[in-house]
This record gives sequence, structure tokens and C-alpha cells, in this order.
Amino acid sequence: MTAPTVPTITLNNGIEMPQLGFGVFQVPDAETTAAVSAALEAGYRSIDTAAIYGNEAGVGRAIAQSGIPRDELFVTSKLWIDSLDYDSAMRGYEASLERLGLETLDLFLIHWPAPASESYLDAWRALTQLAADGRVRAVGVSNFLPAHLDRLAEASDLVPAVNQVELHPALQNRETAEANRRLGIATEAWSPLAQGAVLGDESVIAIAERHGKTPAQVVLRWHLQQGRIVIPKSVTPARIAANLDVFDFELAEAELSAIDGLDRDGRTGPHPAEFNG
Ligand SMILES: NC(=O)C1=CN([C@@H]2O[C@H](COP(=O)(O)OP(=O)(O)OC[C@H]3O[C@@H](n4cnc5c(N)ncnc54)[C@H](OP(=O)(O)O)[C@@H]3O)[C@@H](O)[C@H]2O)C=CC1
Ligand SMILES: O=C(O)C(=O)[C@@H](O)[C@H](O)C(=O)CO
Repeated sequence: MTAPTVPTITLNNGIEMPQLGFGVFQVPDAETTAAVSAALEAGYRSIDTAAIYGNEAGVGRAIAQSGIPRDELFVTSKLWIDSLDYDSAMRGYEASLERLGLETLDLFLIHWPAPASESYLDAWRALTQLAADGRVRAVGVSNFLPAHLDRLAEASDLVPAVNQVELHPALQNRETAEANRRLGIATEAWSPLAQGAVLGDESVIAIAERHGKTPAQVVLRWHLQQGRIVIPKSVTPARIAANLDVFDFELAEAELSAIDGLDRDGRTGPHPAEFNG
């Protein structure tokens, strides 16, 4: 099968980011190289990792082995909660680069606001400096609620390019998505498949059967048609390829609305207002 062309989203600094990428949360480092290699082989060009995942080295090995020119790849990593002061954030960026074996990242995110302190403001100053120095192509945040975004806007002139948040049919996170839109921040959906929890929903299955697609492909299509960036994870080669094969069909308005109707506070991860690591 010829690899599909993945559309890009233009971030608020003009950088183009593939709308569909590959996530590696919970993939052990030793298995990450095979998973990322399968993704690159299938045609993914955007990879999402994080310092806390412990698998940046595995991602880096797959990138090095692929022979794909660096400028055809989009690599994201994230700064963990234990590194939110300015100096630690700077060191955290260098450490991620070293583990990945790269000279620069396309996107570097503050992983969680950890709002018990306002250290994320210090970390944001560091990321702002990295961007100003041309060390990273874009900087952003993850798991930021509207209040955290507004606090950042009071303290800094740099608007995050991306806010990566939990978002799937069972947790549609509408207030945060609306705040992102208001501020010009791209919304990136983590756990876009709700870690599998929405794939057995009757309405998703019915839509999938109508299109001759899988429930996962339908859920990814629902995200894409609403302009979100998605980063599904799989270690299963057939699923890795299938999750990319979502550009040859279109959901009707009524089908999008039916999936909109599945919102049910089905959070799979921690609540950002309460999670401090
Ligand atoms: N910023 C943050 O705080 C967070 C970011 N993330 C990012 O988002 C990415 C995706 O989220 P994640 O939590 O991994 O969950 P996903 O919603 O991507 O779901 C992954 C799960 O779904 C299964 N799966 C994948 N494709 C299919 C398919 N086609 N059919 C059936 N089952 C399928 C996988 O199984 P299998 O692998 O066995 O095939 C795995 O169990 C992460 O990998 C990470 O990069 C995730 C959580 C938090
Ligand atoms: O996967 C991530 O990116 C996360 O930040 C979280 O899932 C986090 O690592 C976690 O597991 C907290 O319990």
C-alpha cells in the first residue's frame, strides 16, 4: 500500500505539523525502536515521546536507522514536572536531545502544569528562550486548563503553539478546546482512542460498518475532520498501518454529531487541576 499523505496544521508561528502522528506512551524502550520503525515504514513522519516515558533513546534509534532525512520528520518531546524551574528546564531540553540523538526538536512541551506551584511560568521562560535562540522549532504545553493558559498569557508574550490534552469521544474537553481556539493554540488530542475504551460503542461500530472501516479509523476521522492533531499509539504493526489509513473516507455531519453525543466524562488519565506528579 502506498503511504497516505498526511495533511499538516499550520501552527501559530508558521511551522507545519503533521495532523496525525505516532505516540509511544507505555512502550518500553527496548520495544520502542521496533514500534517507531513500523510507524515510519507505514508512513508516519511525526513521533510523540516524553522524558517520563523512558523511551526517547528507542525513538532516536528508530529515527537513525530509518535513513529518513531529519527535515522530513517532526519530533515532539515533553519536559517532566520535576524540571519546571528555569535551569532544570534548559537541562531537560538538552537531556532529551541527547537521548534522542538529535540536534533540535520540532516541538517541546511542558508536560503538565502541576498547579500546586506556578513553576510552569519559569519553565515557560526557558522554552521561550530556546525558541528565541532557534534551538527548537516550536514550543507548547500539555494538559493546560483555560486558567493556566490565561495565567501564561498574563506573564508572557509568547503564545504556546500547541496544547496537548486528553480528548476523545468519551471526554471531549470542550472548554479547553475552545480556550485553545480563542488563543490561537492548536489542539492536539492525547489518548485519541481513549486507550480503546470507545471502540466498542455501538454508534461507532455502526458508522464503521457503513464505511467499511474499523472503529479506530472512524474515531480518528472524527478528530481529523474537527481540525485536531492526533497521536494514536499502537505496538501492533497492522493497527499502526490501519490508524494511518484514514484519508480515503469522510464522515457525514450526522455521523460527527452522533460521536459528539458520546461525551460522558470518561477520563482515562489524571485531572490536570489535581496532578502534581
Ligand atoms: N501529554 C500527556 O499527558 C499524554 C500524552 N499521551 C500521548 O498520546 C499518545 C496516545 O495515547 P495513548 O494513551 O497511548 O492511547 P490511545 O488512545 O492511542 O490508545 C492506545 C491503545 O489502543 C490500542 N489500539 C491502537 N490502535 C488500535 C486499533 N486500530 N484498534 C484497536 N485498538 C487499538 C493500543 O493497543 P496496542 O498497542 O496493543 O495495539 C493501545 O492499547 C501516547 O502514546 C502519548 O504519546 C498519552 C497520555 C498522556
Ligand atoms: O502519558 C503521559 O504523557 C502522562 O503524562 C501520563 O499518563 C502520566 O505519565 C501518568 O501516567 C500519570 O499517572
